Amino acid sequence: MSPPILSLRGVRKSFGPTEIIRGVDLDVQAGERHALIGPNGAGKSTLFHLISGNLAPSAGSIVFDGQAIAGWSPQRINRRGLGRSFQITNIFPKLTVFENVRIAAMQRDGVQYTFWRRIEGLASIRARTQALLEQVRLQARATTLAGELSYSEQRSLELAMTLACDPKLVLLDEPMAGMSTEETQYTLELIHAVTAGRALLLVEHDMEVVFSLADRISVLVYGQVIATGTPDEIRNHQGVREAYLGEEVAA
Ligand SMILES: Nc1ncnc2c1ncn2[C@@H]1O[C@H](COP(=O)(O)OP(=O)(O)OP(=O)(O)O)[C@@H](O)[C@H]1O
Repeated sequence: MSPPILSLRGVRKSFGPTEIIRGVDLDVQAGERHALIGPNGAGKSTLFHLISGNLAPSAGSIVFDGQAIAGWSPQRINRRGLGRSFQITNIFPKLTVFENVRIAAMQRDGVQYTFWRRIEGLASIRARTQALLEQVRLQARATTLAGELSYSEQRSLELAMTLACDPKLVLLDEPMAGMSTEETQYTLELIHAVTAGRALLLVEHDMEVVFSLADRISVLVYGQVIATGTPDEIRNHQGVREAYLGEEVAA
C-alpha cells in the first residue's frame, strides 16, 4: 500500500497548562474521504489548525505528502497541496464570484507580475478560474457579487477557492453548518464530486453526512483518537457508542 498522504504521530498541543490534543496518531490515505468526529470541545478544530499550519504542535510529527510539515506556515503547506476551508466564510463580499476565485487561483502561482509573463499568466489563470467555477456549478453566477449569493452558494464559492491550489488533501471544517436539508444534500453531492481523486479530511456534526460520505471515520474524544474504522466498524464500536455516538448511530 502506498504511504498515507497525511500521517500524525504522537501529536500534542497545549494552551498554557491545558493539554487539548493528547497524543494523536492519525493516517489519511491518498484519495480517501476521512471524517473526524467527536463531541464538542474534543479538539477537532485545534487538530485542523495543527495540520494546516495555523498552530504549531507542542510535540509529535505531522507528515504530509512525504514532508515533515509541523511548524511550517499555512502558505507553505498550502503550496505543497493542502487546501483548507474555514468555519467562517473567507470570501470577499464586494468582489464578484469570478474575482474571488481568480484571487485564489493567482495565489497558487504566487502571482506572476513580470511584464513578459503577465499576459500568458492571466490567460491560464482565467481558464483555471472558469474550470473551478464549473466544478462547483457557479459559472452562471460569475459576475454576481459574492455578498449577494445565497448561503449555500457562498459555501460552494469557498469550495472553489479551496480547490484552487489543486490540493492532494482537502480539509473541510463543518461544511454543512447552517444549511437546510436540501442545501445539505446538494452540498454533500458536490463535495463528493469535487473530492474525487483527492483525499478529504472532514469535520462535520451531521452524522448522516459523515456516514454517507466517509470511507473511514476517526473518533476524537478529549484530545485522543479512540477509534478509526469504516462507517460500519465505527457504528458497531462499543467504546465509540459509550463515549460519544450513543443512540444516534445505533438507531
Ligand atoms: N487558542 C486557544 N487557547 C486556549 N484554549 C483553546 C484555544 N483553542 C481552543 N481551545 C480549547 O480547546 C478545546 C478544544 O477546542 P476545539 O475548538 O478544538 O474543539 P472542537 O472539537 O472543534 O469543538 P466543536 O465541535 O465545538 O467545534 C476547547 O476546550 C477550547 O476552549
